[in-house]
Amino acid sequence: MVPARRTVRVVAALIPRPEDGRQFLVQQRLPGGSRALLWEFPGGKVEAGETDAAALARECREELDVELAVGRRLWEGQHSYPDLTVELVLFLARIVSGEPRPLGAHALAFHTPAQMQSLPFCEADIPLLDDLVAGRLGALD
Ligand SMILES: Nc1nc2c([nH]c(=O)n2[C@H]2C[C@H](O)[C@@H](COP(=O)(O)OP(=O)(O)OP(=O)(O)O)O2)c(=O)[nH]1
Repeated sequence: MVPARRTVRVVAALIPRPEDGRQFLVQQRLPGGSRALLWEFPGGKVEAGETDAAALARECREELDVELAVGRRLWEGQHSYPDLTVELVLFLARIVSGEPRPLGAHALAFHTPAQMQSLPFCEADIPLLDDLVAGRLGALD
């Protein structure tokens, strides 16, 4: 029998660069693990009993060493990888304290949505990037 694929809810943050709101923070995944070296938005899996906002704040504290203010939900979609089905939810967020450090990532960078489209990004994010580039996510400040 083929084992059932696990489904996880993943929250991610769209964090505008304070001095240039056309750029947003993205991170490159570590080598060796799942989706190695692909780019993604900061965030991670929601744990049992946790709200989306609490999970996103926790992940960014652990992975970036920053405190976040989580804003409105911008986008939601589902994607099945061979090992995992991801329900991806993107929130607008801003950093209220700290400077982002790549504690859980290979690299961090600020990019415009168009620049992101030329990076090797996680597949679940491809329709999200299309909507972001096309301005379909509304006001982002
Ligand atoms: N944080 C984040 N994760 C994403 C995005 N797009 C996307 O497909 N993912 C995937 C990558 C991971 O498989 C999962 C997030 O889980 P995680 O951040 O806890 O990473 P992990 O390496 O511990 O997870 P795993 O896949 O090895 O189980 O969602 C995104 O934009 N941001």
